[in-house]
Amino acid sequence: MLTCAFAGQKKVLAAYEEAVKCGYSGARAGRLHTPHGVFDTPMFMPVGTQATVKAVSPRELKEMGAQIILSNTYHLYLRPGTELVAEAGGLHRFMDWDGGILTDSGGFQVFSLGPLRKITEEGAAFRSHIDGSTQFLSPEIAIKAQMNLGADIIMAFDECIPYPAEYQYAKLSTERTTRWAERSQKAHTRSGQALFAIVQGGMYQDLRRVSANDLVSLDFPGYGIGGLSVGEPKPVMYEMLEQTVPLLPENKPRYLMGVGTPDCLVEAVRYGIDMFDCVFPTRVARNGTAMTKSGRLVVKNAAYAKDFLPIDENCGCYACQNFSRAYIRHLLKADEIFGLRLTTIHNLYFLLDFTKKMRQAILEDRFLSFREEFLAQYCK
Ligand SMILES: CNc1nc2c(CC[C@H]3O[C@@H](OC)[C@H](OC)[C@@H]3O)c3nc(N)[nH]c(=O)c3cc2[nH]1
Ligand SMILES: [Zn+2]
Repeated sequence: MLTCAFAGQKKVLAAYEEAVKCGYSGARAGRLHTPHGVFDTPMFMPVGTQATVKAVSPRELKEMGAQIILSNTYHLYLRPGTELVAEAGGLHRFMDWDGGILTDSGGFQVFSLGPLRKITEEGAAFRSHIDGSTQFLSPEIAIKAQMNLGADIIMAFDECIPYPAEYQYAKLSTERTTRWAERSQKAHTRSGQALFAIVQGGMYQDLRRVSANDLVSLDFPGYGIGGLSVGEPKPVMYEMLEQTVPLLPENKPRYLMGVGTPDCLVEAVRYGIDMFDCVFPTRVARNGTAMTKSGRLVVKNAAYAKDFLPIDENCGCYACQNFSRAYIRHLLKADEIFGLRLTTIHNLYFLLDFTKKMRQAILEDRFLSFREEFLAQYCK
């Protein structure tokens, strides 16, 4: 069934269709409607922080099946400026990407700047990592910047609570993030764009439940789950998902921010997560590590000097279809840019294909056995 809530004149575009449940898990396969297309979930979203997914072109992203890619408001606000991107016709035009775009609000970067930042009810003052200038982001400024960028899905301005954090700090910060979410909603006046709230609560079950319930009552078209994948043990992350996801509306998308490796994806899908982003595949690719269904393969290692097989014989990506481990290792050792392009293409393809396989398993009602088989062979 198609659910597309209309909030006043603002058409909610992250509508949810075909949420299919399977087994005891909360795994579901859905369809996300946006102005740039209808996209299948579960989905992995390649990260293009500064309006480019490092080392790959929009054409290559399309070929490997990317649907929605990420960009980051914090970075684009500082450079080149979001007004410039608006003048260029918006982010889709600027980076020549006609698929979906989601922009993060910059909350994470501002707060990961450590002592250089000052947080008040109004927002966050921080020093630019580019030129050291004093900058300030508030919900209103972050939403205005994202409206300039013109992404299909934008995120409320939030504080990503560091790990570990005292209960009292997590409580006050989570309550402020909810007030900031309301301010983000009021500042969001661009139709044709879905604003997602971000659930916080640190690693405290009760705060996670309060955050989710408060944000659901503000009625957003979709929900990010923030404050995770910040160094906590994986079982703690799963416990927070268990507390949070069931409180979120079934017919709206859930986006687990900053996650992750395939073992985390398959567990999070089981809890009912639909969308993921992570710099891991592109970041590890740049130092010569490839992702495979049995774990990481460090192509740069001497062991592969004369290995004329592809990274993964069953992989359909451009790198595995045309080049050997020996060749890619040679390029990486010689600091040839094409080497890290090939590992990046492979890693992105691997995660995009992995989420496609999970979707198929859910639709065929065999997700739980898919998960068992995968985890049995994957070494973290
Ligand atoms: C890795 N773990 C993790 N990432 C996280 C991000 C995205 C980082 C953002 O920074 C860039 O990647 C480094 C990406 O920017 C495109 C991403 O969206 C988060 N963003 C917000 N607004 N709130 C959170 O609570 C939050 C938590 C995270 N945990
Ligand atoms: Zn491959």
